[in-house]
Amino acid sequence: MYPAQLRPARSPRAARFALAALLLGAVGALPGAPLQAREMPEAGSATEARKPNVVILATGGTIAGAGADASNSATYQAAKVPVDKLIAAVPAMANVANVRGEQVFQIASESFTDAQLIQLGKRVSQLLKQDDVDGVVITHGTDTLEETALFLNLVVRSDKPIVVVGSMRPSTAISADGALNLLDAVTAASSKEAVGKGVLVTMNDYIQAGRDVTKRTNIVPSAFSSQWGPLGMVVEGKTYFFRAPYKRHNTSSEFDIDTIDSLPLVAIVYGSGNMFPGAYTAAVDAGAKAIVNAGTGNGSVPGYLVDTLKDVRQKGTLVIRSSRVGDGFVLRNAEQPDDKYDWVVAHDFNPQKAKILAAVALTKTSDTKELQRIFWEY
Ligand SMILES: NC(=O)CC[C@H](N)C(=O)O
Repeated sequence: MYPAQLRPARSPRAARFALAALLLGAVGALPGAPLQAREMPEAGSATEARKPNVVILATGGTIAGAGADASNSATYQAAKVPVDKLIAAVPAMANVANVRGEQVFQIASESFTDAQLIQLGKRVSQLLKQDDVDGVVITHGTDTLEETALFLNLVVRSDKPIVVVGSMRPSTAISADGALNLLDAVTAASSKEAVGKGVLVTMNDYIQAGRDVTKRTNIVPSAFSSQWGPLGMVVEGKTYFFRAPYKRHNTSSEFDIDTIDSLPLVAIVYGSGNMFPGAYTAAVDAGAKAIVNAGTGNGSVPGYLVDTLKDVRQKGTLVIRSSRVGDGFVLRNAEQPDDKYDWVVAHDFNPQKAKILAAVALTKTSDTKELQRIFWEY
């Protein structure tokens, strides 16, 4: 996509390659020097614009789904089409990158467990350490795509592009969205503007921040959005960025997938009217190290359950106040005295994202001050 001399040097080998390209360019500019090195690069010469190498890690979902009929946009089987067929179906990807695929698993994303998250994270990290990999695309079911995107944003220590992508319609449906979403993902993963921008999600022409994006409707191609807005768009094989993420991620993260082999259990309890204590105590009995309270409004807790949650915390399980509302953010000591009860608030993370951040953070600390700092900073 971009000439070697414009690419950021990422490794000693890449640096030597870039230096050689610069020197060749300089020699070519000298009077009397052969023009060929500058103006007519031969195949394989150092001055030839090199297409980035992008690896597609396929995990399943609707983007790999197949239905019986073109009218089946909602009734179909997810996780059916293998990665080689996904790649073969979008030949335009070859114009932007050298693409190869790996089938990591073939499942619907609601069936992801921590085991899949960790396996995927380790593979992404391993690939991005290679000099011959410039970016990674992960094809994924959309149900828990936002959890995986945040997880990778927190734990993969690389500034190379990582793009998570899915589709809302199976490949067999009229107006299927998977092919364009995948082309956009490979385009973003090939783009030097995407370097250092954290994990990205390309759905419905937009480039979203993996930290922020969430599935907001369950049936249309415009399912993914974020209260803080998209970072940009992909149009006709080019990325257009308008903003960059502010929060800590990837190379500025204190977490590292290479040292994470398991995650503690974190439960979510959904807030509503007429609740019962057992929803919380069952999570503790199951071994949950933290409970994310997907509370009503500002993450509120019913008066008749405050003692239950105080007790949960006193016995050692963390209480993290989040909100079922989705947008906005939860403030400390608003609605409930978090300082007094030693509870944590989830800031702007929705409950499912708070669950991921809590699990990752708990691999390092169970100190509530530290956990609160982590919720502010990431
Ligand atoms: N649109 C989708 O990808 C949903 C399919 C399935 N439930 C999954 O998340 O994998």
